[in-house]
Amino acid sequence: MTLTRLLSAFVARHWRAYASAAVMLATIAVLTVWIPRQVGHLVDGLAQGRLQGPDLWMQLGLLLGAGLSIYLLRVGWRLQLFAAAYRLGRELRTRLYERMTLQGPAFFQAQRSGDLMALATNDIDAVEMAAGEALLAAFDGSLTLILVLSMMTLGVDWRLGLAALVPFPLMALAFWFISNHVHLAWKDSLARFSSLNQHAQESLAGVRTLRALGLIPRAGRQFHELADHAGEAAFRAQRWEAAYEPAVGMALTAATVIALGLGGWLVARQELSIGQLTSFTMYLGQLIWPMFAAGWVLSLLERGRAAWSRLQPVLDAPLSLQDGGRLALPTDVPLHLQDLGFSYPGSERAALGGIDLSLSPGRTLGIVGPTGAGKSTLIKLLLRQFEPTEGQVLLGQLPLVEVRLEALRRGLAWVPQEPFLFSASIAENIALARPDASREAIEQVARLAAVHEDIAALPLGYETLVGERGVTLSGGQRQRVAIARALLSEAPLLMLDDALSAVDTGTETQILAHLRELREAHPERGLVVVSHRLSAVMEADEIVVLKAGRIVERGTHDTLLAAGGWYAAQWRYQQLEASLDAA
Ligand SMILES: Nc1ncnc2c1ncn2[C@@H]1O[C@H](COP(=O)(O)OP(=O)(O)OP(=O)(O)O)[C@@H](O)[C@H]1O
Repeated sequence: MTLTRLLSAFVARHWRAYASAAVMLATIAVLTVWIPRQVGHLVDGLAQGRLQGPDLWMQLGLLLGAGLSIYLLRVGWRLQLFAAAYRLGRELRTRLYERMTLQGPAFFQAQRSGDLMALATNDIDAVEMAAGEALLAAFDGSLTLILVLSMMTLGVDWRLGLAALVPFPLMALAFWFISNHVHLAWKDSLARFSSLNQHAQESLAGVRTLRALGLIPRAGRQFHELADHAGEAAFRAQRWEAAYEPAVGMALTAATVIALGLGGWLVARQELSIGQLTSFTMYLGQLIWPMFAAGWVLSLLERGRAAWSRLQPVLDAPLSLQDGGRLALPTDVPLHLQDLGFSYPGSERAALGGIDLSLSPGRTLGIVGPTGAGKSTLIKLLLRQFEPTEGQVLLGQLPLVEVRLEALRRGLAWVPQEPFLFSASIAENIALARPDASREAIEQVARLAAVHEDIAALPLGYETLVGERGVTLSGGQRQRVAIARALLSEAPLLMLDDALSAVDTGTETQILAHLRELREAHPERGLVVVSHRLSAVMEADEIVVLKAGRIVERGTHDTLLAAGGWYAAQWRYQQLEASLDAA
């Protein structure tokens, strides 16, 4: 869809607002061209001594009334129009936001978040301006131009009108040339603003790392450079825009010279009155607005077009994950992974291959292995963040793709190693999936996640604000708050993706014991524990060891120890490490 089609569809949908703004503008234009004509009559009347007393006051009153009406109508059309244009901005922002929330990680891997933020702010503003000011200025400018030209040629003198228009085609040529450059300059400027945004966003998110590595001055220099480039690009666009004004000025000066020369000659030959020449020169002055409007409209449309060409591909990008599912998630069926394989988009190497696994309700599956083995990737496939490239995941007999994504996401509670806490109270963060949960329910899951005492020790307890503007919780506390959040969701399958890594072994044992009790109370629920620390999986019903994306060992803790492979060696190493720590 082009910008023209987007704007036409929008105008068609909001035609009432545009029509009433257009009526007001048309009235303004008529009043505006009526004024010079009235002034001409007034001048001739005064020069000939016909106009005196109440008549004179009446004529002056009419002029004043016209000026006042123009003022009120201008306020009216602006209010109508901007309300409509804001609606377009809101629609586009909502569409972009909704589209982004439907996209999977593959989409975000290909997009820079600074770019997406720039699209949601700067670029949508540019499209909004095109729908608002540009459209109406185009209408107003064209209408004024037609009326003024008609008054000049038909209302005053057609010879004078035609002669005064001679310089304008040259100006149109200059406009065309300038607008091409303006388009390119704005496109470049918007792209540079995106890079600047990206840099600011990354630097703020990673400010601690930059500070710790002493990289603040370097990041500052880079920011300075990007800000310079963005500023230069915007200035280049403005420089081209600035060329409109001299082009208009030159055309108008030439037209005025012609009008005064020819007009003076016609007055001398008594073919034109002084009042008519006065009206004519006032009309010439009124041509300034349509000329400027043309330059301004072109610039706004070019900017809108540049922004739309960046925005549209993101709005129309196919969803990286299609939701073809129709069914709700069953609450207690076994999970089967059949010959599952996966390669990340653009990656030659398979991250997972030949994975066969099952998890029955009420049981625990442990997944361990060296770093980069594919543990988190397996969880991402279960969450359908990515689609397997081989094999499939079955729930009972049902392929995972048959389940509605939204039902799936509610049915699987996932706690990552570094959970995200929102800028809200701890209670709100825990109750994310169930905002109506009672305080008792929230405290109960916090006790199960062994974080209740930590929360109670905070000055405002459960009402303590966390996240960017609140207190900073330790890594272990954040993980436990996230576990409490997952437990409150009461999802049939809980997946801990190294979610106990920052918790000490004593607390880990306590949490795992609580989870076991919970599963005994709810035998339909299952648990998947991914961990580097083997103590977190030692009680699992089955443990699989992944290496380079393949299952290399499987069994219970005891059988794996007896097998004497990676698991046994790693267990001995971790036991030794723990005893050294304790010593
Ligand atoms: N988004 C991604 N794009 C491309 N490759 C990826 C992506 N995420 C992970 N990989 C690669 O896939 C492989 C498996 O990674 P994964 O994160 O699943 O390992 P892991 O066992 O969870 O590691 P760790 O224990 O360090 O968390 C690694 O080789 C990794 O480099």
